[in-house]
This record gives sequence, structure tokens and C-alpha cells, in this order.
Amino acid sequence: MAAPTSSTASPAPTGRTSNESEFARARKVISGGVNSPVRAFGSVGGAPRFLVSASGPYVTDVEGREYVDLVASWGPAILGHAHPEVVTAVQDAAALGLSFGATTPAETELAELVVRRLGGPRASGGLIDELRLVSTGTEATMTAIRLARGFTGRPLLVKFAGHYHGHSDGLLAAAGSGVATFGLPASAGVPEPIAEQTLVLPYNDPEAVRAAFAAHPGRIAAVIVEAAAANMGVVAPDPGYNAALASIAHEHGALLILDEVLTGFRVAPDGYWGLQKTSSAEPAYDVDLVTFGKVIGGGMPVAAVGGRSDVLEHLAPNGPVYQAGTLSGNPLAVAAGLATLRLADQETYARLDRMSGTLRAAVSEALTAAGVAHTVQSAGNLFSVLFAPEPARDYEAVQAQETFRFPPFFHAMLDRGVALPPSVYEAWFVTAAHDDRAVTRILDALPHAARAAAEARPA
Ligand SMILES: Cc1ncc(COP(=O)(O)O)c(C=O)c1O
Ligand SMILES: N[C@H](C=O)CCC(=O)O
Repeated sequence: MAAPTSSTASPAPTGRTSNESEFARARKVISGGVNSPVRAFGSVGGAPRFLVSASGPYVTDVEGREYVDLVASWGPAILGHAHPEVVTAVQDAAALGLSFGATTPAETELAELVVRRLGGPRASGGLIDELRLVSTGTEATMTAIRLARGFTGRPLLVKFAGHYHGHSDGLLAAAGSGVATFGLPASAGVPEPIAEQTLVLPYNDPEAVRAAFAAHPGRIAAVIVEAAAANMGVVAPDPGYNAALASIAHEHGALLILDEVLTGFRVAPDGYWGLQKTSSAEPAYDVDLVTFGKVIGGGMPVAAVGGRSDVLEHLAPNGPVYQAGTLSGNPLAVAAGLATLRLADQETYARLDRMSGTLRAAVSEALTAAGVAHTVQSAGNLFSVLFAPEPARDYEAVQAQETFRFPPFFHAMLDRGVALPPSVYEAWFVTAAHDDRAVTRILDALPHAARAAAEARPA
């Protein structure tokens, strides 16, 4: 496996510590040295970069090296890191108290802003009527599923191979993200009776969904789908696919849960990617529950489950489906989310789209010049590189790519001061703060990375 060699990134290392020594130190007291598996560089090799600060499009590690960041905290940092107005909003909120464990006007303001940005309420053509704030995307999808089961009185859930919805028990089968990165079929520790409640189907195959409903009449509570798959690399839904899911689910009395944790407020100014707003060719369709996270917290822990009020009414204290959180609606996190959403205007999204287009073209040009078979897969401004000549529409096709080309590609970029997500199965995230200097560094690094990918051989 390729490992980092030299670096041309600036500024100069401090010499006080190194990523290697920090990793060794962390491994003694933190399981695996990381608090989330993908960070461990497991599939690319080498020591993860231990970061000490971030600003705009850059992150800086303990050695004093600065990298152009294409991880963006896995999505939230659409404005770039530490946007001054977001930082000020958090500082102002902190001065008034870190956590109350009680209701606040600010959390209502965030909920109002989200519902409004999504065109709501539903009676006036919007996506959701109301929502419940939680702290992580995992909690949002877990709550959505419990709610769907409580509302329908049915046990089963349909999910798609390669999709990731966080790490709750029922959602780890054939999951994307770290589960894909580490080649796990599912997670140990999930009891069989729980795993059996999840039906895993191939993505972009409406017939498989019809067949599942036919095989389990009156037993499927919900279909959960990433609005656009972005945890097995990016795989956009076929035109009309999300709409087909809605109509099949509804025909059988089940709910559709659209997981917008990653896509929401990242790829469209009006909030979500559920396609009917981003493509006039897409038929309108009705969503019952939607989950958000990442951008609505602006880099702090906020996520949400929203949807039809008659479904949300089933949540405690109004209804019998329980959900709670000591830090839900935390004032600092809500302040970051509010500031981020208020700052993210049409120009922000236009910048993200332009940046993504520039990088997609540059990556493809470099790989083509190096003779590497590839496809740049995208959904809105999200994209990733598939090391295969034909586009992939499902997890099977994604897994068949030449994954061995990614580690040297990744390290060649890192050596030249560009931090990509450390897995071929993760999306690349641009920010509105990526400026000419950052882009120049990426463009300079790409030909080297493409050559490294071309020279790679299977292990
Ligand atoms: C689509 C999707 N859903 C859910 C999650 C889980 O969110 P979190 O990591 O905040 O628990 C993620 C990312 O991690 C995601 O990409
Ligand atoms: N793919 C995940 C989120 O979108 C990566 C974040 C993580 O699990 O650490």
C-alpha cells in the first residue's frame, strides 16, 4: 500500500510532533485511534492527518502542513471552515450559556427557517410540515424508522445496498461509507431478529422493490433511500427512480423516508435534492419523512427528522413513539445552523456548482491523459471518481471498479497538499470558500495523482 513520502504543502512542519506519533498516542487510549472508522486511513494506508485548525478551504495538521480540504467535515462546511459570521454566532450563543436542556426561541427559529426554505408547509406545496431536532444523522434516520413503524404498525424496512444512513442496528446491512470501505457485509453485534427486519435491495431497480412488497404484503413500514447515493461513491438515482419508490410505497400503504442528511442544503438552495426541484424532467412525488443533518448544523451537531404532521404527531409527547436527547436543539449548534443557512444564498450554491464542475473536468482530464479508465460520477455538486470505464448504477457495479488505483492517487494528492476523503467510497465535498489558490493547488496535484493511479497494480 502506498504511504505518504514527502510533502510540498506549506507551511513548514513545526517538528514538535508528527501525525505518526499522534496516531500511536491516540491508539493507546482511543479504540483504533479514531472516533469514526473512515478517519483511520484504513483503506489508503499511512497515518491519518491529526488536524489542529481549519479556515476557509484549508485544514492544518499537527506538523504545520496546510491542505486544501475536499472533505469539508464530510459535508457540513459549505461556506468553508470557520466562516467568521458562523464563529461569531456560536461565540455569542456560548456567552449566553452552553446548554439548557430546555426549549429555546432559537430552535423554533431554525425549525421555521428549514420548513420555510423547503417551501412548507405541505398544504402549500412544501416538503415538510414540521420537524424534530436531534444531534446526528444517525439519530434522525433511526427516529424516522421508529416513527414509520409506529405509524404503520408494520415491522419491515427496505433499504438499498451501498446506502448509508448512520450506524443504528437495522441500517448497517450492506451499508456504504465505512462499512463499504472496510469491506464488511454488515456489523457484528446486530442480533439476527433485528437484521431480519431489514430487506436489502439493489439500487436503481424499481422491480426489486415491487417484488419485495409482493413477497411481504402488509409488512413493510417504509422504504428509506439516500436522496442521491453518496456513501458508495456518488451514484445518482435514475431519472424517475425516487418518484417510483414513492408511488410503490404508497400503493402498499408504506412510507417513503428520503435521507437528505448528506444532500440536504448542500446541493440546492431550496434545501433538498429530492430531484423534483432540481430537474424539471422529474415527476413530482410525495415524501412522508425526510432526514437532514450536516449543513443544517453548520459544522455543529444538529440533524432533524421532518415530514407529514399526521406522522410527526406520533412522536412523544404527543404520541406513543419515543425519542429524546439531552443535547437536542443545543443552543450553540442551533446558532451555527441558523448562521450557515442564512448565509447560504443562491450565489453560494452557484459557486459550489461552478467549483464542482471545474474539478470534475480537471480530474477527468488528468486521468484520461494518464490513460486511467474512470468515470466521474456526480449528483448536483457532489462527485466522486469511479475507477471503471462505465458509469455505475448500483453497489455491485461500484464494487467491481479498480479500487487499488485509489490509495496511490489519494497519497499523491495528499503529498501535494490536497486532502481527499480517505476512501474511494466517499464523496468529494467542495465549499464556497475554495478560491483560485486552492484550485491551483488541486490542478497542479492532479497529473501526479493520475500517473500514480496509472502505475498502480492490484495487490
Ligand atoms: C446519507 C446519510 N445519512 C445518515 C448519516 C449519518 O449521519 P451522522 O454521521 O451524523 O450520524 C450520514 C453520514 O454519516 C449520511 O451520509
Ligand atoms: N460517509 C460518512 C458521512 O457521510 C462519513 C462520516 C463518518 O462516518 O465519519
